[in-house]
Amino acid sequence: MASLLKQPVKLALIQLASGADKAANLSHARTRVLEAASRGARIIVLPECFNSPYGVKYFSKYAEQLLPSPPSKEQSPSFHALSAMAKEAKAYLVGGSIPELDPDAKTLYNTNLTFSPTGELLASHRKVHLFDIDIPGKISFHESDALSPGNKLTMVDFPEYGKIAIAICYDVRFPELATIAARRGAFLLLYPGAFNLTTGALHWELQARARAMDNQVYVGLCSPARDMSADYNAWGHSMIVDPNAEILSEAGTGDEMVDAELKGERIEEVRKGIPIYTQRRFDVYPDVSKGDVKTEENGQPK
Ligand SMILES: O=C(O)CCC(=O)C(=O)O
Repeated sequence: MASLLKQPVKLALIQLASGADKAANLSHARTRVLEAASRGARIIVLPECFNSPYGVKYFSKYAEQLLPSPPSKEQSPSFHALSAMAKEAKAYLVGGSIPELDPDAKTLYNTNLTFSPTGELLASHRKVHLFDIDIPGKISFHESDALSPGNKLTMVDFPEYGKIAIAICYDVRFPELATIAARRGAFLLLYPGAFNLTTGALHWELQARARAMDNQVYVGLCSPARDMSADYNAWGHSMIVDPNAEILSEAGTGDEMVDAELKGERIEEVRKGIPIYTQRRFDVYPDVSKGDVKTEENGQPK
């Protein structure tokens, strides 16, 4: 069987410290992306809402128009900055997320843009599951007060490596997305995310390792750096987990970067040792990856 990951690749997650100044955030992101590339990373990831503070009241203020694609520089400075960064770094860039304004639908989304090493847009993912929670005395957050959800699973084929899947933060709590993507051939699941001090302590590592263990693939969760003076305190601890659910690299809480070499043989070795891939009982329960799953691969319906 052909390997899901055709050749080893270095993945870097940039745990970016961002503030209120969008231009400064974009410039800082560029510095860190080029640094990751100079350390050999060929897939580079930024965090959720990497160019703005994270919070319901900030989405409309920082939102950019992404459609029609490509947008103009006035409509989306972040689109053009990310495209240029990918090209300069000669790396695949999974550009965290930015708030997107869709003027036709009169709504906002939390949207990832992923670029090729030549700066072409390969895919965009609108966060499918909005972060609406209430934990009394701890945290109350209602993304749906400002945002609409996306409606598809997003995969991208990097020809020299293989397929990855991209989803955003709260999406990680819905294992179906991960399982469908893995069964459709993804070697890596990437989640730009911004858990907080309550749910980060409880579930961040657990979610990363569970998605890796369930699917025997690599997983990367990329957080912003923690800023205790911000309204929302991100958990940090960006991490890369291997197909056996072992943490390969984990950040602390600051403006940091983690990286790791991913290898196809590791996926095969883990799947050979614990062969759940061939032991599933689709005569007992359905295969969620089959049937009517709204999926896009490199921007095209699949
Ligand atoms: O799932 C969580 O606990 C946090 C999710 C989150 O912060 C987000 O979706 O932005």
